[in-house]
Amino acid sequence: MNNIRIILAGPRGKMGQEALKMIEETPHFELVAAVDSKNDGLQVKDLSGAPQSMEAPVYDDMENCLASIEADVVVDLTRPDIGKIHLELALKHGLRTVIGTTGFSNEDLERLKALAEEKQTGAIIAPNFAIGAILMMKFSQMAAKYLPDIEIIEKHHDQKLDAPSGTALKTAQLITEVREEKKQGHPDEREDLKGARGAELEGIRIHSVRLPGLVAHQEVIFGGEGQVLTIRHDSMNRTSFMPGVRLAVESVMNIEGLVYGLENIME
Ligand SMILES: NC(=O)c1ccc[n+]([C@@H]2O[C@H](COP(=O)([O-])OP(=O)(O)OC[C@H]3O[C@@H](n4cnc5c(N)ncnc54)[C@H](O)[C@@H]3O)[C@@H](O)[C@H]2O)c1
Ligand SMILES: O=C(O)C1=N[C@H](C(=O)O)CCC1
Repeated sequence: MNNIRIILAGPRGKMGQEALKMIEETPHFELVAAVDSKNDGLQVKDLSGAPQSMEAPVYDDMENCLASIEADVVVDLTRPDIGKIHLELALKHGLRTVIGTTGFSNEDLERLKALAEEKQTGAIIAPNFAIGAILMMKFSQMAAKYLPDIEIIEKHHDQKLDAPSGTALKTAQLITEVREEKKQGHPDEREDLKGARGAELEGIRIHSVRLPGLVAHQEVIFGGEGQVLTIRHDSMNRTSFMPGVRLAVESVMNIEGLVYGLENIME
């Protein structure tokens, strides 16, 4: 198998640092450049937390990087506003792309899907790379057919920019594929304090907790007559996401169009 040549955006971030280690440990992956918000002209090994063996150049601008470097896949682990721009630039250059950055709206997804098709290239947007989280979402979709009264509680570290989490939105979307829109709770219920009942997506309530000490956690709670089912997933650290990032990079080499969610590429 030929090496897969990777450009990584966000190499100094919490996810980016883990991704550098994962790339270094994967024999058929090769880091050919990184895109950072600063440090243009340095080598990746000069960045704090980076493996000392990484001799790839750092760019502070994705467009310059794409114009200068031959690569197969762009991996973006930056922030919601930047991830969108990077994905669009990579697709316009015909590069395959793996996006872990969350915060994409339905309109963004539609626009980027059309662009991937037009450019006849592949892209994967994965709101959660943890295999256990994908299973939590699939099990929740199965359970929703039988227990349609559902609330989601997602809990993340307090540096997270977007709410609700991409995982909570994806879970709710998977549930709406098998469940009719439904008004939950008492027909006359009211919020005496605004926000007390959380956000709402087609009748599903979503509650977002942000606290130091947390990484990424979600409970999907199903209520039925005399019973409650809770499906829960916890990421205790960011290495939990790396097998999913590796799978996405390998898979994106063989797909055309935009895939939203790792469940679509898991066997
Ligand atoms: N899909 C998943 O499984 C998953 C898991 C964890 C985090 N995330 C998402 O991944 C993203 C990164 O998370 P994190 O915890 O590593 O965040 P972080 O804040 O630790 O890192 C983000 C990095 O992006 C860099 N950055 C900002 N603007 C940039 C630009 N213009 N060009 C290049 N780099 C830029 C920052 O300097 C920072 O180093 C977030 O959107 C988060 O929601 C997704
Ligand atoms: O740390 C984050 O930010 C995470 N975001 C994802 C989300 O929004 O669902 C999940 C993994 C961690």
